[in-house]
Amino acid sequence: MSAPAELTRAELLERLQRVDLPTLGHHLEQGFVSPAIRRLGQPRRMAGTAATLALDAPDATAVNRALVALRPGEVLVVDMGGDHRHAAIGAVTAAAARARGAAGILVDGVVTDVDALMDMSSGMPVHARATSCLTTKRLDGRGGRHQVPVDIGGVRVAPGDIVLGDANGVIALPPTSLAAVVHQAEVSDAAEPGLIRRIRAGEDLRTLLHLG
Ligand SMILES: O=C([O-])CC(=O)C(=O)O
Ligand SMILES: [Mg+2]
Repeated sequence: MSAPAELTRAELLERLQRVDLPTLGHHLEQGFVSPAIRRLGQPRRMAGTAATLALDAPDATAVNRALVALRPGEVLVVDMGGDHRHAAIGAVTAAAARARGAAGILVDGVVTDVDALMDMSSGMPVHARATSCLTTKRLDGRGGRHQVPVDIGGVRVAPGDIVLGDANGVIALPPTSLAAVVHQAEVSDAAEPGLIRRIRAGEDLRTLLHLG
């Protein structure tokens, strides 16, 4: 097993793809995005590198610029600046993110076209607060700041942070914080099925649950 310092980002992401996200919750206290932000898109794991957008206005042009700048493996992270009424992400923007090879989309706000977002053949892993029919509009493109630190569900997310999401929630942290615990998480994941088997088999709970 590689020591954290030897891990490349690609190796770390590959290992994090296989670790249960709640297992990371056994080993970390930081980076957990508010549970108000739920998985609303494709039911598969999101794991990638944050490309951030802080929207100061409901400006679809600024979103489109961020979309065309996306690189493969990135998660588009959109801070709506407290606007929980206008959806900046929907079927068209998710298709554009997919065309850029994005790993997912994380929005502190609402999204639209939710059926299309969930579609396994065309959608994306998308995490957001809720859905709305009201969308952003093509304004002058000056309504957004690209690749700046943003606040997402109480977590500060910087460009280049790793963003992970599944049905349980979203975690966003610098690679070093995740590299420090990935091995422990793998060990926990490997041990858990055996523990559950022993609980089901009726072994003494006080022993299995470390109560002496
Ligand atoms: O236009 C928007 O703001 C969102 C949308 O409907 C789409 O991406 O399809
Ligand atoms: Mg749409």
